Amino acid sequence: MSRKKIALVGAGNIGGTLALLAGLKDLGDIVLFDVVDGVPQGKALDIAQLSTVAGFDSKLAGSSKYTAIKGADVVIVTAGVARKPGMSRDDLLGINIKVMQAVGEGIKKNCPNAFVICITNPLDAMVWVLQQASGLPANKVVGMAGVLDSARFRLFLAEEFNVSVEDVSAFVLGGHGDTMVPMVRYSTVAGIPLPDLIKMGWITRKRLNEIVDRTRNGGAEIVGLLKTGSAFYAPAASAINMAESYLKDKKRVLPCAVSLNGQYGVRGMYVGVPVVIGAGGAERVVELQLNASEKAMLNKSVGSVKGLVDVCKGIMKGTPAKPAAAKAPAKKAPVKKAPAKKAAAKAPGKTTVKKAVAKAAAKPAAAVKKVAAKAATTAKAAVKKTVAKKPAVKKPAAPKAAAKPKPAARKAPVKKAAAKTTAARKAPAKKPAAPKAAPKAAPKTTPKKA
Ligand SMILES: NC(=O)C1=CN([C@@H]2O[C@H](COP(=O)(O)OP(=O)(O)OC[C@H]3O[C@@H](n4cnc5c(N)ncnc54)[C@H](O)[C@@H]3O)[C@@H](O)[C@H]2O)C=CC1
Ligand SMILES: O=C([O-])CC(=O)C(=O)O
Repeated sequence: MSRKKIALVGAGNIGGTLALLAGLKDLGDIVLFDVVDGVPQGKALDIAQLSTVAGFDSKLAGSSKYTAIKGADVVIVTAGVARKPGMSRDDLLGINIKVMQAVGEGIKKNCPNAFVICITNPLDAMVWVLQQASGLPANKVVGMAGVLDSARFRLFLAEEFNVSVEDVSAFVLGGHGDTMVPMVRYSTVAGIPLPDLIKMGWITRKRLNEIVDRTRNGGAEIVGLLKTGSAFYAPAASAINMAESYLKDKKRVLPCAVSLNGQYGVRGMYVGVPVVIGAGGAERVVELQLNASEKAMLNKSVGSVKGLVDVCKGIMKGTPAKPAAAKAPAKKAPVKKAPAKKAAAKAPGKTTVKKAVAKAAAKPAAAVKKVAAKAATTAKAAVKKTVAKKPAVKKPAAPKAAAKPKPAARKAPVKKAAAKTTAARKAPAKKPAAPKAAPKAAPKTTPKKA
C-alpha cells in the first residue's frame, strides 16, 4: 500500500506547523508549496531533519511549482495573507480571492481527486471561491474554522470550571467571524449541558456570556497579542484533525464549513455546521434542532457570510456586488498603542501586497461594502497581474548583503539555492507582488478591545 500524499499550499506560519504535525502523526508524505521560492524547500528540509530525532518516516519536499502537488490525497490551503491589528478578516478578501482562484486552478490541474481543506480567511467566502475555482465536488472541499472556534470555547470553559479539557465538549456554528454561534445548549462538561451547570451553580449566565464573547473574539485576541500575524498552532492542529478523519475514514463529527444544500435553511453557501468527515469527504451534515434565539443568531451569521460571497461573485463577474451585509461591520483585531501601527508599516516583510492589505484596512473598512469597493480596484488594478498569474509572488530580490557574501559566508558550502532561501527570509518582499498604489499610512482604525 502506497503512502498518502499531503500537499500544503502556503508554507507560512500555519503551513509550516501543518507539515510538522502531519509528520509527527505520520499521516503520509508531505509536500509544501509556496510562491516564495526557497521557503517551502527550507521548511521541508528542516522538518525532514527533525524526523530522524522525532522518529517518523514521512518524506518531505518543498516547491514553488504546482506540479509538486500532483496526485495529492489531501490538500490544505493556507495561501494568502493574514490580518494584523486594526484589521478584520473581511479586509483580506480583496487579496485572498485572487490567491484562491490561482490555487483552485492548481488543484484542478494536479490533484482533482483530493480532499481539500481551506483555512485562508475570510474563511467561509474563501472556501466557496476555492470550490468554484477548483471545480471539485462540494463534498470534497471544506473549510476549517469550527474545530478551532470550538477548541477555544472548550479551553475557556475547562479553565473556568478547573476541569480537564478532555471532559469538555462544545460546538460552534455559523461563519468564522464575530457572528459565530457558540452552542451553549449543546456544550457539556462530562455530558452535563451548560444550562444545567448554571442551575447547579457552577457558573452564572453573565460569566458564561463573557466566555461566549471571548470565544467569538478568539482570533482577534491573538492578533492583538502577536501584532505581526494571526494564530497558527491551534489552527494547524484543527485542520490536521480534519485531514486525519478523512485519511483514516474515522468518521469524526467535526464542526466544519461545508456547502449546505438546504440544511439549516441555507443553499449553495459554506457555513460552519457539524459534519461527519470520512473517506467520502464531508459525508453527512448533522442538522440540530435550533430554538428561536439560536436560529436568529445563525441567520445573522449566515447573512454576513452571504454578504461576502456576494462580493466575491461580483468580483468574479467583474461587477462588484452591493453586499447584503454592509450594515454589519466586522470587528477588527485590537490595535494596542502606536507600536502596532509602526510594526505594520515597518515590518521587514512589508511588500506591495502588504501595502494593498494595509490599504484595505486604512480605509474605514468597517462595512463589507468598502471591502467590495477596495477589492474591485485592487483586483483589477494589480493583484490580477500578480497574484493570479504564474509568479503570484515575485521572487524576493536578494538584498545586497546576500548578493555579496562576507568572506566567512563565501567559505561555507552554500549552494545558490540556499543563498536564495536566506535572501528570501531577509528580503523585504515575502508576499505576492502587488499594486503600486499602496497606502501611505498604516490602518487608521479606532482601537478596540478584543
Ligand atoms: N480559518 C481559520 O480558522 C484561520 C485562518 N487563518 C488564515 O490563514 C491564512 C494563512 O495564515 P498564516 O499561515 O498565518 O499566514 P502566513 O502569512 O504566515 O502564510 C501565508 C503564506 O501564503 C503564501 N502565499 C501567498 N500567496 C500565495 C499563492 N498565490 N500561492 C501559494 N502561496 C501563497 C505566502 O508566501 C505565505 O508564505 C490567512 O489568511 C489567515 O487569516 C489563520 C488562522 C485561523
Ligand atoms: O483572527 C484571525 O485573523 C485568524 C483567525 O481566523 C483565527 O485565529 O480565528
